[in-house]
Amino acid sequence: MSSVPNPNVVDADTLTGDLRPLRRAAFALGSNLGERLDYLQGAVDALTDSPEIVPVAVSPVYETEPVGGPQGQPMFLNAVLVVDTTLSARSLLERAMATEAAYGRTRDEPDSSRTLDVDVLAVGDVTADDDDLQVPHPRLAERAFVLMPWSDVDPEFDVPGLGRVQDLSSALDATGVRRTDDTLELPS
Ligand SMILES: Nc1ncnc2c1ncn2[C@@H]1O[C@H](COP(=O)(O)OP(=O)(O)OP(=O)(O)O)[C@@H](O)[C@H]1O
Ligand SMILES: Nc1nc2c(c(=O)[nH]1)N=C(CO)CN2
Repeated sequence: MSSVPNPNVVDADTLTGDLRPLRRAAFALGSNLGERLDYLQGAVDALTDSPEIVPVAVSPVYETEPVGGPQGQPMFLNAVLVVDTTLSARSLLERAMATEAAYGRTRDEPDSSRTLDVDVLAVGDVTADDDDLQVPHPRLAERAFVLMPWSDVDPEFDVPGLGRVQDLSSALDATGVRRTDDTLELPS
């Protein structure tokens, strides 16, 4: 008998009993307005409140200087949530956007302050290049505020077309990205 775990699990989204692959995925979480840590924890809770999303790890919380956007923005808190999931990249994007909406995300101009930003970083070996969905996230390789927390919890993840998270992270300048003592909890 094989000791390799079955990589397919029954999809709980439909009642067809279809088998769908279980993929490793990651979300980037960011907040620079209001109760930043509470918003990040709320995002972890909302995103993992689903039978199709199995929490694997949540990174330490980093305090980071804003990259881009208007001058004088407040500092961000950033973290990365790693999950295993049977959901498609598009379904994960829908969950990400619903989670942002639940926290009253406000945004006046591109890259300006926001209560909560949730991006889909990668979904296993899936690639997508649609107008409203690009996976892996097209700017992840230039973002230390994403790669440093991601590397803390899933350094070996192989980002399609880019390589290991740890290697991507160590190629970047870490200026303005500081690990804090704040922690986020995964559901038990
Ligand atoms: N992988 C992805 N994760 C999240 N949003 C995505 C992704 N790919 C495409 N999008 C699209 O990006 C749009 C705008 O995203 P958003 O307003 O969060 O950008 P931003 O957070 O300001 O900047 P950035 O995309 O650089 O992080 C969303 O409406 C969504 O359709
Ligand atoms: N430090 C930091 N800078 C940013 C962030 C972010 O989450 N953290 N998100 C952005 C757009 O998503 C643009 N700039």
